Amino acid sequence: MTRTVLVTGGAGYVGSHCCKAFRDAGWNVVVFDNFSRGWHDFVQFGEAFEGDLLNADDLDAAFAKYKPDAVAHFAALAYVGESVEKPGMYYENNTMGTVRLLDAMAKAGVDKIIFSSTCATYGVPEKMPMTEDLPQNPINPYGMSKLFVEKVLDDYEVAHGIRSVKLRYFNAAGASPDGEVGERHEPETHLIPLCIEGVLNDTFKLTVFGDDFDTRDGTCIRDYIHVMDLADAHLKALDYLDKGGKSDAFNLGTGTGTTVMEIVQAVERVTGKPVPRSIGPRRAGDPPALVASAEKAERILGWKPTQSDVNSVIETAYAWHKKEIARKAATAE
Ligand SMILES: NC(=O)c1ccc[n+]([C@@H]2O[C@H](COP(=O)([O-])OP(=O)(O)OC[C@H]3O[C@@H](n4cnc5c(N)ncnc54)[C@H](O)[C@@H]3O)[C@@H](O)[C@H]2O)c1
Ligand SMILES: O=c1ccn([C@@H]2O[C@H](COP(=O)(O)OP(=O)(O)O[C@H]3O[C@H](CO)[C@H](O)[C@H](O)[C@H]3O)[C@@H](O)[C@H]2O)c(=O)[nH]1
Repeated sequence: MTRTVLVTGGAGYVGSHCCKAFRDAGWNVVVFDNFSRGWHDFVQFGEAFEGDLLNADDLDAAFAKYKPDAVAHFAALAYVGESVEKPGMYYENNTMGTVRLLDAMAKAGVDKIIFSSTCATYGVPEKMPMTEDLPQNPINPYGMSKLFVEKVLDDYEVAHGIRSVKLRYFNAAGASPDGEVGERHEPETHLIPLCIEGVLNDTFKLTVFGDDFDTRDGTCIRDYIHVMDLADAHLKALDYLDKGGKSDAFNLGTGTGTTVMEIVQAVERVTGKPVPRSIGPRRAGDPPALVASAEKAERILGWKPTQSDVNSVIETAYAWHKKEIARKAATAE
């Protein structure tokens, strides 16, 4: 019997790639999205239900209509800087929105959820690579809004028997290799698409946020994980919950850190073109280094990244961004 997964935020970047993986694995996919930051053309792998997490009637209607077996919950606002300026918007949308979602799940008797958490819940980590048992002390409202959800999920398990897998992504990057979906954020703030913008757009220059960190070349270290590897982890997490696995949290990263300058150089190598840049001040709230230990996800979920070498990430992202330029030119005509 075909089973249904309700994917909140499935019209966004990570959610759309996961919908593709769910569909390919035989799930019936329903995207629940308010399209505030999502894209109609990203809904290719299942039906769309336009609704808002903050609207209980929308949620009840979606659960009544599709009777999902599980929920994959990506819908959120995800700009760290914006969260500092508008914390209320983040706690309302991300935390209260998830409370509404969980209430609707409890009402509908749906008892499995995969949640998009983030390495931002750790704040500045005490040690590297980062294991799941490190203290979680977020340094911005975005990270805190997600940490609250992790706690709320545990309370809903006690009260309503909803089991959850919290997936703490490190830096999602890359695009579907067949070019069906890719990274589209407006505005774009992430490093790899901005390096590619520098390659493709004569008028754009990247600002490197600080070169005086205590790292091998002075720029920040991050753990870039291919979005298709993230999608695979979601499939494995669904399977894990389906088989009765207990609620748990997993870091999703590669275990390898890459500096900002190493990314810039890799983009230049892959594209054969220079990335115009200047060195600017540090960005507020940027920890010097964030690198996952991916050991637990491998041990318990059987997940191992296979597409996350920096070249594969950049090649797929570059192919997608070239296609995006053609799309934008066509819509501007
Ligand atoms: N991109 C990353 O590197 C990264 C890293 C860690 C965690 N995450 C988390 O992964 C998830 C997806 O991130 P993304 O980069 O794909 O973001 P995105 O902005 O591309 O997608 C988010 C989607 O959620 C939808 N949405 C937001 N609020 C909603 C609401 N109230 N009701 C219904 N739909 C709503 C938006 O319209 C959008 O389609 C987020 O929860 C984010 O916090 C992302
Ligand atoms: O124009 C830019 C953009 C980024 N960077 C640097 O590049 C690295 C990566 O920055 P991104 O903005 O691409 O990613 P973040 O590490 O800030 O953010 C990611 O991790 C966060 C948790 O820390 C959130 O989860 C967020 O959603 C996710 O994209 C950082 O050192 C940043 O300072 C620059 O130098 N210049």
